[in-house]
Amino acid sequence: MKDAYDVIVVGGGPSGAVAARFAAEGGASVLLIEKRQEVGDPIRCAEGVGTGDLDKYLDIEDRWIAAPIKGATIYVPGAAPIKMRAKDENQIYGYILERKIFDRALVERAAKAGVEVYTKTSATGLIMKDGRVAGVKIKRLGEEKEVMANVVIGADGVESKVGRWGGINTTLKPADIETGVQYLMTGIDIDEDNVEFFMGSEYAPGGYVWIFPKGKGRANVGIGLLGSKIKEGGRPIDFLNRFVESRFPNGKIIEMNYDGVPVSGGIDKIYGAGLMLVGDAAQLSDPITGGGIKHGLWSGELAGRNAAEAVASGDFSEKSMKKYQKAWEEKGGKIMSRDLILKNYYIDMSDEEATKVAQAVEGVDFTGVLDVSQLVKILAKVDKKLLLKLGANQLGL
Ligand SMILES: Cc1cc2nc3c(=O)[nH]c(=O)nc-3n(C[C@H](O)[C@H](O)[C@H](O)COP(=O)(O)OP(=O)(O)OC[C@H]3O[C@@H](n4cnc5c(N)ncnc54)[C@H](O)[C@@H]3O)c2cc1C
Repeated sequence: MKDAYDVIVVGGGPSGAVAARFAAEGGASVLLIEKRQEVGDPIRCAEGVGTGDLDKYLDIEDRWIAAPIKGATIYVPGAAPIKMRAKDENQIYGYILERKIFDRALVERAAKAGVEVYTKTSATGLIMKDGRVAGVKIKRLGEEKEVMANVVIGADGVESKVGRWGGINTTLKPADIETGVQYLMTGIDIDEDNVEFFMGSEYAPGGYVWIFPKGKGRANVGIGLLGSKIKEGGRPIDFLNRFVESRFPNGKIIEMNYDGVPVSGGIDKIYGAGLMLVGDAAQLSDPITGGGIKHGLWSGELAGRNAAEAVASGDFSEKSMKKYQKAWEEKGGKIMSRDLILKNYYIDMSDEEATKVAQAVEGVDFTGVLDVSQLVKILAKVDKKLLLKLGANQLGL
């Protein structure tokens, strides 16, 4: 490890790997540090991602795809299931990943672009100089070292400290953090190319239970509950155990993981002089789905590109870093604000209201409806309160 780089990225998850790669491809010297021994392990994720522009970040390879997804079913008690399916039976619109391999492939891609990667290496603080971030205090195999950089990118996930060290308020309220608990199960009978969601207070008050197939009778079966809802009826794991016992009495649990997902809709300011935050560290996961992989890739790319531009121009001021936040808002801002409204609407919804909405769309053909935008447009037609909350603009009407 050298004593100085143009850019240091803290955290080797998807956001950090992509940020490092784009900074290096833009001509910067880049160090990526990851505190864990191996990137991507243990996983803390249901591993679902839309196909969209994924191929911009990695060549699509079987090795990191556990299952291609062609449909989704939403269950609301008291109503017929909402079944979404592509028009063309061959159309794949999402993947359940093998994140242990996917995350590693993203880091391999960054290394190929010239990034120096160190695992088992933690950031323990930031070095400040002349009112701006100027490097990272690093601990590696018991040894401490100060490494200088003109730009630091905090990609240290939901547990992020980099933002706080840099003077950014990253506090999360209980209503802004979802606790996710998940089992990898085997020996279960499921649709191998269809994801399932279960709503309602019996399953998950203010949240949902998911079944994400991983091929060969395996699936991620998990629950996400808001911190502010946890007192109602027990811990997330109690809800999950009840679900698993009734749905998969003969299934076997072979792995368990849990973590928090920020659903605040994003921190107000995700930069400082010489500093940018990406992915979960900036709380950019989607407030309604909890999905953070895609937003991590997008924000990582934008921050990496901005870091390379700052290095080329020699401008590491707040104004220069702010360009990243502007670019993020253009890319993901509209989705984030719509989905924050949806989250707040959903958590206040009673079971009776949810059932009424689901009953009102019974008979609607959901073929070809493949994402939140399309689904919400249909729901807002029967749920005037939702339409009012979102407004025609948010719905793209
Ligand atoms: C139960 C659960 C299910 C989920 N399901 C989905 C899903 O299906 N689809 C989806 O899109 N998203 C899902 N998410 C969210 C998704 O996992 C995250 O949004 C995504 O991993 C964010 O990527 P990231 O790179 O920002 O952070 P992370 O993947 O968390 O990576 C951060 C990295 O930083 C490292 N790090 C932390 N501190 C330091 C330090 N001081 N020094 C060095 N390294 C450090 C960590 O070890 C970690 O490797 C789920 C989350 C949970 C908890």
